[in-house]
Amino acid sequence: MTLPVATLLKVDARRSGLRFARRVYLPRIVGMGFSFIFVVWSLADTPSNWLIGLLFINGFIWPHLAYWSAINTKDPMRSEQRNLLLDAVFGGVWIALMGLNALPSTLLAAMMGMNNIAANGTKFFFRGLMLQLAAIALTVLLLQPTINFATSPQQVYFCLPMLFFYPIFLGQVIYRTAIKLAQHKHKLIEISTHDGMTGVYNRRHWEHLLHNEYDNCQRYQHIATLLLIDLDHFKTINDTWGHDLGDQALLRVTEELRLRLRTSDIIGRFGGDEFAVIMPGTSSDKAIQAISRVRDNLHLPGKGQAPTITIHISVGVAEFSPKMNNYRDWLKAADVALYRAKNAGRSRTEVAKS
Ligand SMILES: Nc1nc2c(ncn2[C@@H]2O[C@H](COP(=O)(O)OP(=O)(O)OP(=O)(O)O)[C@@H](O)[C@H]2O)c(=O)[nH]1
Repeated sequence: MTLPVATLLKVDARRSGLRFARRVYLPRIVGMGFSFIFVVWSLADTPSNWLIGLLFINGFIWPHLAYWSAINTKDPMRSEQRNLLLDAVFGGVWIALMGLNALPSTLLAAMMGMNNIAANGTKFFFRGLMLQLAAIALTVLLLQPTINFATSPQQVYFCLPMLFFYPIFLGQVIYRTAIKLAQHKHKLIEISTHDGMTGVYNRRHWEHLLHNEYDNCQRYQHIATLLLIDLDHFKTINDTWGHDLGDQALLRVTEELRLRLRTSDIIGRFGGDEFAVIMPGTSSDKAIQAISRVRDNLHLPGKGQAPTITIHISVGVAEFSPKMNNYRDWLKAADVALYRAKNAGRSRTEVAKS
């Protein structure tokens, strides 16, 4: 069953939201845990037991609660963004209750700012900052903690674990994300330049490589030969033995091309049952010899009811000529030669007339 595009997009949005929640989870556990240590020692007034309890909940239980609530909603991304803004509000309350103590307050605001900017960019960072400032102002107004900017040496020591470990930890998270992004980029390049089924270059990228080869040949007077290869009566293979066997035949041709040609030869799938090869530094005579080696080995072993099948191919060959105006002329020459091979009875190689 194929899902409608809208449903697929929703599934995908939820997945990326879940990934986001997972990415934020560990930094929150680490950040909140370290924050507990220095906030508890920096509170401006002697804290009551319930205040310590609240700090404990914020430090050690809230990260799990936030994650759990995010992954159990329809839109984890939005839910996690809400949680990050709540972090900023909680941070504002603790900053006020520390009497705006310079070092721990800056440290707490920096940690939350770092998380917000890393997760959602500058605009989100400012939203968090505004909420944090509002929470500070409201707490100062309502609870009137003793304001004391000075940080004692003891409070400095309790800030040190956070100061040292948190940036290193966050650096590692960012490094891992960068590696993942690089892997995704590599995958995307692979997908956009290769044919999904056979793994050889797709037409668009192959033509781009042909263009490069044409320029090289023109500039440096190199020789190169272009081959267009088309399977004969491929429709009959599909119609008689099914598409699966047709696919096997295409894979077999790819395998032979890879096995018998040089690694410097550039193989592409041009369309359904048509392949193309650029052979740099190769004359048309040598190219014909190479393709006849491929032709001699194009057998598809029998499977189930299907007997061993010999795959026949028609080939158009065109050697580069400086008279060609652009790479399309080169392609056209090979295409005309292929057309002649088909018309002359198939299973043969024709060379473009120069
Ligand atoms: N199994 C399979 N078949 C494909 C694929 N792509 C295209 N085809 C089929 O390839 C066949 C190509 O048919 P035609 O262009 O008529 O070529 P042909 O039957 O080889 O005939 P000639 O080239 O004239 O010898 C069509 O039946 C397409 O459906 C594919 O990826 N897998």
